[in-house]
Amino acid sequence: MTSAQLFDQIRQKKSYLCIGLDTDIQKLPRHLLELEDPVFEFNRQIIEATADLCVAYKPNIAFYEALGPKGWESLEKTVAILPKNCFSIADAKRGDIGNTSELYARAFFDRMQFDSVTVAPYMGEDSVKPFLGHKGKWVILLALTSNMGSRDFQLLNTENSEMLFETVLRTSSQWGDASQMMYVVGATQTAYINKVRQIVPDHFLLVPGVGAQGGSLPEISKAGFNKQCGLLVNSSRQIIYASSGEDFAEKAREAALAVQQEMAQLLDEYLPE
Ligand SMILES: O=c1ccn([C@@H]2O[C@H](COP(=O)(O)O)[C@@H](O)[C@H]2O)c(=O)[nH]1
Repeated sequence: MTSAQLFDQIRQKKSYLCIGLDTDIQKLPRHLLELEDPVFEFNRQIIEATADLCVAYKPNIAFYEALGPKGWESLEKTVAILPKNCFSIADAKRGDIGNTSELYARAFFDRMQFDSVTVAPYMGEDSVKPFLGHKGKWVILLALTSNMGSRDFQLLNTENSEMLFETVLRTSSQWGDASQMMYVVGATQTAYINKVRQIVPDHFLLVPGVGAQGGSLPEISKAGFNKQCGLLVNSSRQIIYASSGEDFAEKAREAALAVQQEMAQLLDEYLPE
């Protein structure tokens, strides 16, 4: 999916919501546990109930890896049923020496057909470039994460008189352009969003941290929007665990609808057609 196609979906659905499929077997409704593949069935029902309200889905790979081969199978089946008009993100936070990164890229792009994968920038250009060599696929580089620990390194001042996350953005934006790179910027980092936009005005940002982590959707949207919207705001637990009962999919839809309606208002206000 290109950025123009993504923006088109955002316009059509009046939504820049990404639903996080952080499907934890320990949190699944009890009635699903007797099924052959409860993780897949949970995802299937969540996707069916929410596909018209969001433009992206983001399975966090940890939740599937933790289950071994069965988890990988549930993940592959889930990716296969994601609607074609939704952008898919493997939240895997990978990156290694070049030849190893290339294998990670093949795993997520060729074997599983994800549109994008999250990548850690710490090992530098040769660890990221192999992901960028896959035509039509996207790298989503961690820039300024939503957690408290982001202060430990990402906010450190560097010898260039800027913070490390700014150097990550400035340097990595030379490795590929806004047609193949996005950045992770936490919704809890509104204090720095202007700095982010000064360096990467045109890139899409994947924004986790609203909902369960307390980030503000209006604040991050006002400061983070660009001409093509430029934001994919993720919410996982708040939506997929809206109920732990048999009505889980219905309640997930209600939770997603509330976010989508807020997004529609923000789009009308700041990006009128
Ligand atoms: O900075 C980051 C990067 C990734 N995440 C991931 O996003 C979701 C957030 O889940 P919620 O339940 O909506 O809090 C989860 O998969 C994280 O691993 C992040 O939170 N922050």
